[in-house]
Amino acid sequence: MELLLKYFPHLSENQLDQFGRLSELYKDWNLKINVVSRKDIEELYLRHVLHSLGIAKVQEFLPGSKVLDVGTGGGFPGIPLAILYPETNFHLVDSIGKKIKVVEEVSGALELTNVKVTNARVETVTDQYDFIVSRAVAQMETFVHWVKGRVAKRQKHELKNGILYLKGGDLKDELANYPKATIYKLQDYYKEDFFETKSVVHLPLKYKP
Ligand SMILES: C[S@@+](CC[C@H](N)C(=O)[O-])C[C@H]1O[C@@H](n2cnc3c(N)ncnc32)[C@H](O)[C@@H]1O
Repeated sequence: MELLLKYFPHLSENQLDQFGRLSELYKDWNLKINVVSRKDIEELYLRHVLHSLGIAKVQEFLPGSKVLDVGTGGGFPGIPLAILYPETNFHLVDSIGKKIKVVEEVSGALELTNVKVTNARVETVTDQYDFIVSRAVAQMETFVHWVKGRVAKRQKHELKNGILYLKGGDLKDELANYPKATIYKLQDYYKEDFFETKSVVHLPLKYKP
């Protein structure tokens, strides 16, 4: 939590309470359904919460906008982003039912009314969104194929509507076919060793009228 306050000092009482309860909730759920590795659960705020919120350092989400989290697993990056932006609508999707069960329970316990949770492969989701966020799910080519046509021009965000993907390592090869992709290095926002090799990739996608 100290780390969270260091980089997000303006959280409301309610947000502080919600972020604060994440550790206990994931510890409890992890005993029944493993969604976070043992090492990571000890460093939940660094490895999962702050990492997820790296997307917020790159793009602020406006009230009323719609965001899809593809392959959310235990709820990352969707749950931390939904706490940070209570007036933005988040749709968290994963193809594994037991992971989605944990997300549903965590979201319910925190009374996140801006979160919708679906157990499905993303290829079957037909709604449209301002942004599509994700972490550790697929190579960019596969991912773009999955979510093509899911982006609508809805609001005047700073970045063009499209994908915001948390990625690690050298992305030159993976992004070679995407000249419009921009890489935002998280070490520019977070002065913690963990973020040295981590980035948010922004890729605008064509709107569907
Ligand atoms: C490595 S986990 C990452 C989970 C989470 N995003 C995180 O960073 O902690 C990848 C997740 O993507 C989900 N997944 C893979 N392909 C998917 C698809 N086509 N549609 C929905 N979920 C998918 C898997 O079920 C798995 O939970």
